This record gives sequence, C-alpha cells and structure tokens, in this order.
Amino acid sequence: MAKKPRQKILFIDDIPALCEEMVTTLCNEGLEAESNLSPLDAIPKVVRGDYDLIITGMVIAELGGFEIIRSIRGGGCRVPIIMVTGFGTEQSAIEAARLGVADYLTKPIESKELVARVRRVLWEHAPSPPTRHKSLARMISGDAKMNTVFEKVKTIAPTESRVLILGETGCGKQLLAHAIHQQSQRSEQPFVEVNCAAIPSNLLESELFGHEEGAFTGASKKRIGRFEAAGNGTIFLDEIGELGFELQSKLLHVLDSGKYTRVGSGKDQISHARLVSATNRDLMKEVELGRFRADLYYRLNVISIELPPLRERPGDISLLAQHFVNQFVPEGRQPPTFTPSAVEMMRLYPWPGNVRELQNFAEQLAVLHRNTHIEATDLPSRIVQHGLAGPNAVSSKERLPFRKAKDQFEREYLLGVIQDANGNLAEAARLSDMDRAQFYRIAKRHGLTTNPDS
Ligand SMILES: Nc1ncnc2c1ncn2[C@@H]1O[C@H](COP(=O)(O)OP(=O)(O)OP(=O)(O)O)[C@@H](O)[C@H]1O
Repeated sequence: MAKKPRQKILFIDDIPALCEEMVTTLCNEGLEAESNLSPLDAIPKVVRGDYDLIITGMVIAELGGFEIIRSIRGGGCRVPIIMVTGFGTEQSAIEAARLGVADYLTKPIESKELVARVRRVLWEHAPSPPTRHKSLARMISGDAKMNTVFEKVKTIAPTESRVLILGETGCGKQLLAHAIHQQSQRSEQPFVEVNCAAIPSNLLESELFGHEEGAFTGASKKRIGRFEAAGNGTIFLDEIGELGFELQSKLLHVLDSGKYTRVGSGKDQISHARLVSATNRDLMKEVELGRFRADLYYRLNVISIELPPLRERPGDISLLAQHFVNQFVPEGRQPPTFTPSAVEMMRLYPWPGNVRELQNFAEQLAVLHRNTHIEATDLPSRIVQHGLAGPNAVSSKERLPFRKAKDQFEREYLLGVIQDANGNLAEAARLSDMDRAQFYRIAKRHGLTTNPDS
C-alpha cells in the first residue's frame, strides 16, 4: 500500500529563536515542519502549493501577518493558515476571520495546544481520501460482510433461482432486491414490489392475483394482479413473514405449479415472474412456532442472503452518513463534514432503524445545518444521550488513570451541557457557570466545536 505523504507545515516569522522552537515542537510530534524568516521569500513557495499548512506571526518587519495572508490568497491559494499573535485584540481576530484564517493563537503558546490546533486544522483541511467502498446498483458499502453480499448477488442475479433476503428493518432489503433484478437478464422487464404487511389481508389475494368483475363487493371492474403485472420480470414480496396461512397455501401453489387464478375466476393464469422475497422475521422460528408453512419456507429459501444490521458494520455508519449528506445538501451549498467526535458518537449508537434511520437524520442535517462541520453536539439527542450513557460510563471495577478519567468526565459534562443549551456555547458556558473563553477552549480541545461564535 502506498504510504500517505506527510503534510508539510511552514512557520513564517522573523524571530529565529521562535522559529526554531515551533519547528522543534512540531517535528517532535512527528509532523513535518520548517520555517522561513522572510515572508517575501516564502510567499511564492506557498502559492506554488509547496505546503499544506501555514503558521504566520502577525508582526514581521518585512511584511505584516495580514499582508502575508492577503498575498497568499491574492495568488489564488486556499492553504489553511494559523495566525500567531502576541496581543490578540477583538479587531485583529475579526480581520483574521474575514481573511479566512483557520485558527488564531495568542502567545504564550503551550506546545500541547499548538500541536492539537495544528493537527485539527490539518485534519479539517485534508483532502478527503478516495473512499474505498464498493457499490451495487444504488447500494454502497465499505464493509467486508457487505462486500461478500455484493459478490453473492453478482453470482446469483443472472440465474433464475428464488432469493430470500433476511435482515432487520431498514437495512437495505428492498434496495438489494432491486439490485438483483437490475443485474439479471430480466432487467428490461418490470420490477413489481408488494409489501405484504401494508395491504389488509382480505385485499392481498386480489392485489397479488387480480380479480374478475363482481368477484366481491366493490370489484366493479376486472383488475390484473401484481403477478400478472410483473410479467417476465421480478416480483418482490416484502415482509413475506406477515402473509396469512391461507395466502401462504395459494403462494405455495404458484411456486409449485407456476399457475394462479384471479379472484372470482376458474381459469388458470401462468406466472413467468421470478420471485424475490424478504423478511425481518426469523422465518425458521415462525415455522417452528407453526405460523409459517415449512414447505413454503423451503420453496422461497432456495438462496438466502442475510444483510447485516448497520451496527455490525461500523465503517458504513460514517460512509453512509456522509453519502446521504452529500446527496441531500441543497444545490450550490458545500456539504458539511462530520468531525471525528461526531463519527465516534454515531458509532456508539445501535441504529435500531438501520440505514433508513441514518438516512432520515442525514437528510435533516444536509438541509438545516449551516456550518462546515457537523459536531457530536449537532447530532439528534437520542444519539448523544446514548453515547453519554453507553460505553463512556465507567464501570466501578474499571479504574482509569486520573487524567484519563478526568478527561472523560470533562467531555461527557461538556457534551451534556452543550446539548442542553441547544449547541449554543455562550449559553452552555453560562449554564456551567464558566467563563465563555475558558469554556470554548476546553470544548475545542475535546473537538466539540469549530465555530467560536456558536
Ligand atoms: N447500502 C446502502 N447504500 C445506500 N442507500 C441505502 C443502503 N442501504 C439502504 N439504503 C437506503 O436506506 C433506506 C432503507 O432501505 P430499504 O428500504 O431497502 O430497507 P428494508 O430493509 O427494505 O426496510 P424494511 O424492512 O422496512 O422494508 C432506503 O432509502 C435505501 O435507499
């Protein structure tokens, strides 16, 4: 595997001792850094794209910090810039923000703080890695188990075999059934879907097989059923586990003989459709409990495909969340990205509604979220609450080192209070009876905000 190139940092300042100190601190942390005492010499190299992050002092004899930034930006270069100043005023902070400075540090700078800020800015501006995901029709995944599913689908789709898809609600069974159809020789023919749970049982038979005029009260006209509509295509019976006993027998008859009759007719119709079915129930258990016919189960289950729930493919959580945000973001707007703390929080959540639940919340975020990043605190409260109560809760037997335990407490506390303040940091600081700047600094250390004004 090709080694990821290290990101290069340039520190611009005309104080040699400071340059040396900064470069040493960064290099000791494994970062690649160098300095330049002359802005006029540095700017062309920066504009040429030699660096991934610039840290610049504000008062430099040759050219002031703001002039440096204007020259870099004037050259069309969007490299992230951190500004270091000895005397931060509100005015200079505003000007820095106006010029698109990524962060603003006031001296004296603690080494740890510097490294944390640098890492954060580098992470935020890193080009997104090419996502190593596979796709099957409209389904995407980066998970090994799903990759096996995709491979299986490619093998079985072109055959005529019946397929039974198993999986929890919302994990992609319908999408997978459609993918099977699309990859088959029948892709030009209809794909007809019937949700067996959504149609009242007394209407389901006529929905599936059609009816003749006057077959029952209300049947004023002859109507073809879904099997007939599917023709030489695929019929997808979703929630097959909900099928009543009587209809199970009728379906079994179709599968055995290829024939069915419209309600109110004595004439056989031939079905040429391929059957794909799905359920979120444990069908074998239903058979054991006498609620599902064993013979039908075996006819349906020629090939079975099990879709793992979202919580069992953690890598897919952020992949799909970002995919949906990109998909739903209004035209002309840059899609916001998830911060590591948001990703971590999402991974702790069990996603009972699987991909559908994730898709719904990502759509809301894509439309309503106005910042460039999605923080843990921007997630729905059920996800945050779960994250706080879940694995973060330290068991009494587990003794963490004091520093780590304090860190953990601090993070949980901040998340909770920011959540209570609906993401408003000033309000969160007030609720915790803390100075706003101090609160913001700690929140930032925990990666809980990127926006000082929020
Ligand atoms: N791997 C995936 N890639 C992209 N979108 C997905 C993926 N899996 C599911 N989805 C989307 O998530 C939503 C739910 O998926 P789908 O309807 O296929 O689930 P289901 O298992 O059939 O649900 P139910 O059991 O409730 O019928 C759909 O909008 C679907 O497009």
